[in-house]
Amino acid sequence: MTQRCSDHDIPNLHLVTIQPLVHFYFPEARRLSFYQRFQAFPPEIITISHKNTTISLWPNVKIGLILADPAAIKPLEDYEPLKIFGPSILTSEGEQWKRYRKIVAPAFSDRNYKMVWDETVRIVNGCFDTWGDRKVVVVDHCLADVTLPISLGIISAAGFGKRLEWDDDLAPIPEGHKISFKESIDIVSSKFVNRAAFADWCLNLTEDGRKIKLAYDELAAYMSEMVKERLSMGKREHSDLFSNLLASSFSHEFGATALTEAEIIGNIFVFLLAGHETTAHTLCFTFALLALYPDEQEVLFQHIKSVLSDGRTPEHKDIPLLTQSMAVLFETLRLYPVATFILKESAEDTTLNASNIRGEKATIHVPKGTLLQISPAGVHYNPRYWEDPHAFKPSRFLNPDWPRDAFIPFSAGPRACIGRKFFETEGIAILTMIVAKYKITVKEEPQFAGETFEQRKERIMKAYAAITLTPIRVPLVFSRRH
Ligand code: HEM
Repeated sequence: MTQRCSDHDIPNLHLVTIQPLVHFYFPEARRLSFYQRFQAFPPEIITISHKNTTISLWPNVKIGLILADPAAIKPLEDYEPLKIFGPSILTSEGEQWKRYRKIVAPAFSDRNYKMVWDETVRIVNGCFDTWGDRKVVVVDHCLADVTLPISLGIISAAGFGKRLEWDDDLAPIPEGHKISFKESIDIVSSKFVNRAAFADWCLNLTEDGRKIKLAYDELAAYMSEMVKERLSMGKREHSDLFSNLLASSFSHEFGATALTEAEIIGNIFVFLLAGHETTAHTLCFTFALLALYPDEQEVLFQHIKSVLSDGRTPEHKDIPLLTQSMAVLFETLRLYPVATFILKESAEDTTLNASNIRGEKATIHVPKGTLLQISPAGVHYNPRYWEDPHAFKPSRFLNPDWPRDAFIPFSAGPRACIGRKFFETEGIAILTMIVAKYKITVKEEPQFAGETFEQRKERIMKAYAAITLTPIRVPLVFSRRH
């Protein structure tokens, strides 16, 4: 499969931005929030360079064309760090990608989404159980304390049949391991950049580095055990993602195309990572926005109440009715698309016709091999498509004519996110259950007394770009509604 960049108009090219590179080279930009960086550094087309001739201050960082159209192939060498456990659907192209996609696709079926929903309800109820009868639950960081444990629990159970308990951290560490599965995956996802940037000998120099290396080794061991355990059970009628990956190594149907152990582990890793981090970060931004905008939270609560009029737990079949929950999630993803950049590479010499912010037409020659970075935020903040683009207005997604082509948090085209519906299913269940039961506010802290709304928003929504856009500290209060 090759997606091509051909001669065509890219109407939203004028809102592309140099944000991540600015972030990288100028540390002061880190103090600005994600959306502020868009305002502080005027969007423009910056550099177009053939990747073989680019001179960069930092190895492996190539300055290329940043644009807002997902039509191109992937620059595979830029995905190399994600191959640390083996090749996968995310890091491949062409026939290899088709093979992986065919093997995992059946796991993304309606039958499994019902299972995702049921596991989500079970895990959120587990969270409520630990909160117990407390009228008020205060968390120092919604990501670490609420949304990460929930989303990791869901991908482990629904994706891999491995049930984690809410207080898994407290359980004894399994024999032969030094840290828990949960801790290993937490470190692997948060320290991914450090692992990719430094060689083993370098990591071994510091305690932090050794911990990172240990987490990678431990995760590899856990994944290998998961595979061996399942293989020893023989072929069973499981329908989770994991079973689909493993079935390929049992089945004659796959023959020479069966996955090797490295491919199975590589794919498990990508699904574990892609399947929980994006969800956790997005939900953390969602709760933060609802705390900052109580009127929008009230609209959502009243809507949930109207759908679940008898106060019952939402069910999978309620999804089409929970339109306001979906609108809140989409509006969060529009403002805070966690995949900050989607990397592509031009498949051939081509020309793009675009206009800059002043509306001036420009013709850009794009040589084959040019690195292209698609900026979802570049499209999502474009006033040409979104009225009042910086405002948090979930209701815009209730308009049946909302501009679907200008909403690309999941990328677009054949390489779009395969887990989108998985996320929508778990996201709606988590959001609906929590808002139905708890009112969410920002934790009041004396050191921030007297801050303006804008300062508070800036503080709460502050994020940095790691594998995905990561909220830094979101201190919230969950107060029981009744
Ligand atoms: C808020 C939630 C999510 C967002 C914003 C998101 C976003 C994305 C984006 C932008 C891509 C394209 C990446 C690229 O081209 O480099 C992608 C691919 C992918 N996502 Fe997601 N994702 C989400 C949730 C999930 C979940 C829950 C899963 C798994 C259960 C998942 C699994 C994948 C996989 C396997 C790919 C690679 C697909 C392929 O190349 O064919 N994602 N996602």
